[in-house]
Amino acid sequence: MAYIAQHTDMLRVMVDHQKYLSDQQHPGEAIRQYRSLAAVETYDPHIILDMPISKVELVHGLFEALITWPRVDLQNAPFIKNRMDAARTFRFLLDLQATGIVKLSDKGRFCEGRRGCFNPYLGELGDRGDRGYRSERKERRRRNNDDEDDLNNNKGDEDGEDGEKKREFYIPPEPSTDEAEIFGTTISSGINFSKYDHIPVKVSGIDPPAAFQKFEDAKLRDIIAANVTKSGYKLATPIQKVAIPVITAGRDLMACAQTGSGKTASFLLPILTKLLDDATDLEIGKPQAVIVSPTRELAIQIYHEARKFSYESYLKISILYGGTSVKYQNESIMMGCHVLIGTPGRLLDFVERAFITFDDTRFLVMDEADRMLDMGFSESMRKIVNHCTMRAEHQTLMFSATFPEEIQRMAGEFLNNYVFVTIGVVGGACSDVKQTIYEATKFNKRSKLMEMLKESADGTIVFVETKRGADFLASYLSETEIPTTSIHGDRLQSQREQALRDFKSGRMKILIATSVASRGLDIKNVKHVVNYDMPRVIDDYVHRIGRTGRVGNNGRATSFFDVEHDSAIATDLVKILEGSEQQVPDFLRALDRGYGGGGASQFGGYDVRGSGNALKDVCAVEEDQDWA
Ligand SMILES: Nc1ncnc2c1ncn2[C@@H]1O[C@H](COP(=O)(O)OP(=O)(O)OP(=O)(O)O)[C@@H](O)[C@H]1O
Repeated sequence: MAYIAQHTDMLRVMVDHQKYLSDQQHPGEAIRQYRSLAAVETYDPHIILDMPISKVELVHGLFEALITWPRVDLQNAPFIKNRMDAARTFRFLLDLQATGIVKLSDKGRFCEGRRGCFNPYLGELGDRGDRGYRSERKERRRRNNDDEDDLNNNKGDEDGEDGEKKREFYIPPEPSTDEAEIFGTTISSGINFSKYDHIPVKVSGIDPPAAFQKFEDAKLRDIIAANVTKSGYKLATPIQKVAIPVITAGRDLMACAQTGSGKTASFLLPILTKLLDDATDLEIGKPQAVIVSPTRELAIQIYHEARKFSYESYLKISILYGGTSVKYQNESIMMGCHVLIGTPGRLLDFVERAFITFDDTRFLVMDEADRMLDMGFSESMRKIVNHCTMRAEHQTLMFSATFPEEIQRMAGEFLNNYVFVTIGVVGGACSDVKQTIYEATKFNKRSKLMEMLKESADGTIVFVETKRGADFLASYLSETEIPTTSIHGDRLQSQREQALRDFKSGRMKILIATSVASRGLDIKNVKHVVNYDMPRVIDDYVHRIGRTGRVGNNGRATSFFDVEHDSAIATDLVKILEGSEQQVPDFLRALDRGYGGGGASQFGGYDVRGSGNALKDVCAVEEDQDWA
């Protein structure tokens, strides 16, 4: 890779300006200041000696190189010792390029190898100038507000154009190394587990690999299989039976299965097995599997699951998510990781800082894939999937309980000759959850909620629409002496994690939550989900009520339906209730316009690739189930 240095005088002038890399001042400003000081000619490296030694060496080496040689190959430059140096150097060169001092060669993409990580992606920002620099920082700040609550329609709650929030330098607690704790998170399967055998399973795509029936036939690595046993899994769930062989065979996958049916293990078990079976050298900053999730708490949960299933193997698992100290997370990334789990904002931030590249990424997983490809996240996902460092041969795996058809079509762009798997009705609610819908208004909701909580409050999640609403209801309930906590996007990350810990441990009986807690969270003993405010889209309803009634256990969900506000989802809700064998109240039936708004077709109940990809039963019991 060649970088062409010009105007060496200017470089000489800049070298003695220690502010250059002080992070306080943008290089463009430094350069502009020094343009007016044309008289300065002497290059004195000692002036920068009060900088940290690594920066001194870096700056020194870089300037020596640029001044001494007109064309510089930085790939093997001795002064670039690590990834951080390389990132700084590249950024520095881009800034110099923006001011016309150096020109980066067209071939100057990025270096392979231990030290190389010049991020070509940043190249697009080459001529951004100061304003660009500031807006990039803004963008980075925005990304740190990285998850569901920051992207959904909580607009009424946002403060400031940046969505600027209270900040903290949060260092999350170290994960437990105690075996009992590591394996203690699993929800024990419930009395309805055997009903899974009766759920129709359909698979489409060219030559889909055959499903297995017992974990012993899943070809899992011994150490992984031992961890499955320690987790208390005796029988595989339908999605596990079908998805594990697909992933093991090296195929891309789009999989849709109901909430709480074991999708996480469906992708973790084969990935971990393959990373052990076809082991390749681990390189710092080059994860071999990348798993993205829409919320920080879900990322944390997947991280713990991955640690559990890889327990006692040499595989390293790491996590990146917003609201935490970048320095801390970078230090843990610097130890290397086979599997990296993250929220897209923080992950992209690390990619753009060149701390992470996808050169070695063999698996890219999108959990809650329909959300990841929906508005708000889709742009980030495109950047990740199409990133210039992305390894050409990688498998893309998508999982969710809901998959609207238009998202399914978009998802197809990211997949290659994929297998499409559906378990049960795509987008359907889990029938183990008893759903009750009450007609309510904003004036009587609170008293109805209080009545219910007086009967039983233990293990209740109450979903509300806005962050402010969550704060308000949590304070109100706390005054009534029912131990209540809350989770939403305006709380500090430390508070969010504490809230979940308190709720999980039972110290707090009630969790008031916005949609940040609606997807994926797997919490033992959630007995009751209350939709204090109905969600605006039916998929959110399906995910919210899926926080209970998991893995064959019974659950209960109560929703307050305000005819004035919630009528738009009435038709979809009726479909969901009917599809999961629940009673439809008369007032709701009267609102149902019956045009099939939420039928299987909207929820992607067939393979959008059309002919040649018809869904085939693989182990269906009820063969005549209506799929159209
Ligand atoms: N084969 C199994 N046997 C017993 N328990 C299982 C099995 N597979 C998964 N589980 C447990 O079931 C619970 C739900 O699993 P998981 O969180 O993966 O569901 P999910 O399908 O991803 O749900 P969601 O759609 O809500 O994200 C977890 O506690 C998990 O440990």
